[in-house]
Amino acid sequence: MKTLLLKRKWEFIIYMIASCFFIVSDLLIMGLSGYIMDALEQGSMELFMTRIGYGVIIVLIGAGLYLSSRFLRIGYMRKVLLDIRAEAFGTVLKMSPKQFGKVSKENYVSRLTNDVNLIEEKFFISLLNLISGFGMYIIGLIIISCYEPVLAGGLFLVSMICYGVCTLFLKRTQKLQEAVSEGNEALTLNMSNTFNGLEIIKLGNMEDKFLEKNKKEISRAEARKQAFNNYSEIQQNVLIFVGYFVMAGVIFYLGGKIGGGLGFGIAVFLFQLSTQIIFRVMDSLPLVNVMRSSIKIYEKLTCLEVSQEETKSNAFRFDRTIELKDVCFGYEGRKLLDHTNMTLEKGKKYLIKGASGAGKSTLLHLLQMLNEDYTGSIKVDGIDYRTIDERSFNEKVAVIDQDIFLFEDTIRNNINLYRETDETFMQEAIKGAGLESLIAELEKGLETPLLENGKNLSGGQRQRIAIARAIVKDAEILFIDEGTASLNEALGREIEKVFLNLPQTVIAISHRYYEGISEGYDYVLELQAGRLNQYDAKDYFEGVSVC
Ligand SMILES: Nc1ncnc2c1ncn2[C@@H]1O[C@H](COP(=O)(O)OP(=O)(O)OP(=O)(O)O)[C@@H](O)[C@H]1O
Repeated sequence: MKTLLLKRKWEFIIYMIASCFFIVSDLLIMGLSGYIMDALEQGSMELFMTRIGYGVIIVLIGAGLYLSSRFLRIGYMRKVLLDIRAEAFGTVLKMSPKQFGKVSKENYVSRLTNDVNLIEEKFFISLLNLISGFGMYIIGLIIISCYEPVLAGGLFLVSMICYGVCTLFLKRTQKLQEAVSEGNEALTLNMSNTFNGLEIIKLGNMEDKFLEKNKKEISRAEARKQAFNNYSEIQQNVLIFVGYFVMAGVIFYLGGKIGGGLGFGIAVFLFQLSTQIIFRVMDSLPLVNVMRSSIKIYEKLTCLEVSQEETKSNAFRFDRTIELKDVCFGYEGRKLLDHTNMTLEKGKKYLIKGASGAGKSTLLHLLQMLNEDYTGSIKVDGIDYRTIDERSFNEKVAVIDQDIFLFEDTIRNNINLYRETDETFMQEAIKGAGLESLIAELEKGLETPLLENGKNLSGGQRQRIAIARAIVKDAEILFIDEGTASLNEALGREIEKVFLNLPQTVIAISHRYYEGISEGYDYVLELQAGRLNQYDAKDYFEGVSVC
């Protein structure tokens, strides 16, 4: 956080100076009231009126200082908040799919919106008040010590004791602030789920039920905010209570001094200054805790769990085999892979089959390096999967599933994913994916823009774009999870043929059987009650022997 604030050093200095404008205007006003009291003590109406005139000018200067302070501060705040958003966004983008998948997308959205707003609201407002409060404290103490060093010493001592008391509140403040952030995440998740399922909710006339559910979530999030605010208020009130006692002590002390010859105007000035110091300190100290808890939120935003990839030094190379040895994996006590052994050869086509829930996608995820919680080993050309750098793996594999994501951009950018691609290679990919006729029909060809998530394409065309992506990427392995499930029989057959004609290793899951085409796979891997059996595809579809 410190680095981030100091990244714009000069603007930060201006922010600090602008935050101190309040001190100048407060000091001017306090000096003025002492000055007016002095005129009253002297009993001159003319002097009194002249000083009231100065007062008007000082009030106008104060207003000018306030406006210019706001103006100077706001630019800096906006830029730092933009930096925080960019840093948080970058942190999420740099995550591996495995790390990213640990929480839902809505959690990230909430962090990037609610948490940044929380930092704006809590951190910057607190920082502003702290700078002006601390500035006033220092200047006030110096001025008081020039007139009354004992009073200045006493005020310093009290503020140190209050600081000590305040640190006792820190841990709980941080916890409550984190709870607010988590509450916001839960709320965003809940709302997003509701909106995603709106069609179903309407079809089932369940609006009231969901409204009630959301209301509960909203009140839970609000209760967390309330708890945080109440706790901050309690801290402040405890300290303000102490402040009243100190104030009484100051009156007592200064009263005694007036009897000993201290001027009435000066006494009023010192009293006002002491009051300012005491209450600024009492107001500012709880803000230290609020700021420190905001820093924790900032860390949560920008240090989203350091990945272990740093220790994974092996680059992915697949020249011969991927070998599963004694692999066991399951969820909640249910074994989906039970001491599984299997060897996948480069260039071969594998079709994973099994009943719904048997663990087909789970197996594919293990092979995609999306999960490492299995026991046993998976090795590619003898190198353990767990030691392979994920980026190098992602470079060499492509994934096609039922829902293809397409960017709101041209077909070209959706195929080459914003990388420079040799035109001949691009044309080969288009041909390989069976996209030639579509591109030829379109007036702008490859430069045709797609609507949001490719709304202006059919299911088959979307699937073909995903295949072209895999070819352009020159991926060595193609993972396909129900790649034709959303297509009609005829289209499914065509796409399946394209998969089988690719030179890459293909590992696919499909419930469908395309007569005369599915036999083109080399092997069928059938998952059944944690056991994985390998069949020759031709034999399997004839219902014959185990390999
Ligand atoms: N992240 C998860 N946490 C807990 N259980 C999970 C998780 N992912 C999958 N499962 C469970 O593991 C089992 C296997 O799921 P998987 O998606 O691998 O099956 P599948 O064979 O691909 O099924 P389908 O053919 O219906 O897609 C299911 O019972 C599922 O509920």
